Amino acid sequence: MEKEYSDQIAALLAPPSPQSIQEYYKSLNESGKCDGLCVRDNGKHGKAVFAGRDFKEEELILKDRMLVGAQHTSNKVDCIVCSYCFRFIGSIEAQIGRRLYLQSLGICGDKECDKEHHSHSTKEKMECDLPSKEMIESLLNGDLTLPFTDRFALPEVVSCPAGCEEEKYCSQSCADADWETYHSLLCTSSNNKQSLALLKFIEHANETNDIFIVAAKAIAFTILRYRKLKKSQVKDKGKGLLGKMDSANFSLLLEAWKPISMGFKQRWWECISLPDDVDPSEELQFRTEIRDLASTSLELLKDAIFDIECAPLFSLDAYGSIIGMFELNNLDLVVASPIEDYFIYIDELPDKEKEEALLAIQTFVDALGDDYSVPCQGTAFFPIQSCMNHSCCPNAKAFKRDQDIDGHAIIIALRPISTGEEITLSYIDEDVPYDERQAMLADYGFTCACPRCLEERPS
Ligand SMILES: C[S@@+](CC[C@H](N)C(=O)[O-])C[C@H]1O[C@@H](n2cnc3c(N)ncnc32)[C@H](O)[C@@H]1O
Repeated sequence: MEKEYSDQIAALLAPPSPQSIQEYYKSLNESGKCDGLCVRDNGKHGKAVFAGRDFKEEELILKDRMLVGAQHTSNKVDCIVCSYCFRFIGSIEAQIGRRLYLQSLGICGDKECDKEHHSHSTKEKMECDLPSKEMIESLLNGDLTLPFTDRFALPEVVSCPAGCEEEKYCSQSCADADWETYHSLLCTSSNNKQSLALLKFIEHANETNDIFIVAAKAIAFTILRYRKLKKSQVKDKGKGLLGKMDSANFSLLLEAWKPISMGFKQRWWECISLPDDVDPSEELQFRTEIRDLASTSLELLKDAIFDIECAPLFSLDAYGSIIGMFELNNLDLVVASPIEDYFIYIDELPDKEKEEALLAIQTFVDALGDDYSVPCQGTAFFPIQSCMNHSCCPNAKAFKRDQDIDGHAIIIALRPISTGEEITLSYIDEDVPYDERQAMLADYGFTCACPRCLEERPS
């Protein structure tokens, strides 16, 4: 396939022209997605975001909706969130109940805590620390209401339109938007060949690297956009465009792919940094293994959702570039847990009320243990935030305020910013010496040349 479609694959992976970059970000600006900002080349390290107006210290600069993202598989044990906007859903009781239920099965967060593998005393402790099965069930089915949770009401759970168990939503509009944007291609609800193939793909991703699931969403996003564009063209121009990969269809595919094309630079196996436990002499072998892993994942995905009209998307180079885009852009998806707010609220109640509330919730607090309020965590690609360059003396930061309860990226001014200034973030903890900063930035594939680094660079 790589040979048959080599020209199209090369066109797909060519860096977008300055004109196409300008047009794309102008269209985002015009649709209100980045008011007061302007994306253009800064003449030093590619795209950059500039202030189109003055910002005050602490002012909100940007609320960026992700283009594609997913919760980490291991994190699904810790929190139930909307699969589209990543808000916590259900109720405080259901969030706690589900976590304890899974704990009782020996599944806890990012590790399988198989009871058989624990020492006898640990196993006994795990079991006696947990509330009874009946109590956990009544949390889950809504029979048990904990005190003051009405002040932390969460949206009711809406199911996937086709009824799969995997995805849940905070509203019908999120369920519909997810279906239209990604999920109609990735739903495993039916019992057909495609669903079984998808389940195999997901199983492989869960066992190896769940970044493949985000990459599959990027491909589904592009195919569904392509089909939508084509539907409107067929309506206008007749049926000549149906069923093949010709030049007219390919230009629609390029258009559908545009948002993703703005983000990638290198293939995953080229840009992934060498883990500490891999000897530099084994680098080539390591990179080959990573490429092979991506190839296995891609074959499984092809079995499930291959579309001949979008064939170049299923090349290993395109798949590797999409994954590389997540690798190089430090764009974590994080949403704070409302359970933390709930427990803080209880802790700050007047003594008598607190005592009464604790009588009802202490068993659960103890059973949840130290990491009682794990946030929703995942990987996402944000179209504007991903254009913000790094500085070791940044003028902005990614920061969720109390009201930011979903998966948007939030950027706040650290100091007053004037019109025309570049908006910069720190990708790392910048309060460390020069050498340490450069070592951390090596993971992002560059040596920093911000004003502070230029000043502190040893001569
Ligand atoms: C999140 S992207 C930022 C947008 C990027 N300039 C672009 O054109 O898409 C991160 C990449 O930008 C470049 N970059 C960001 N900050 C930099 C800095 N301070 N010095 C050198 N390169 C930087 C590096 O290539 C890095 O991998």
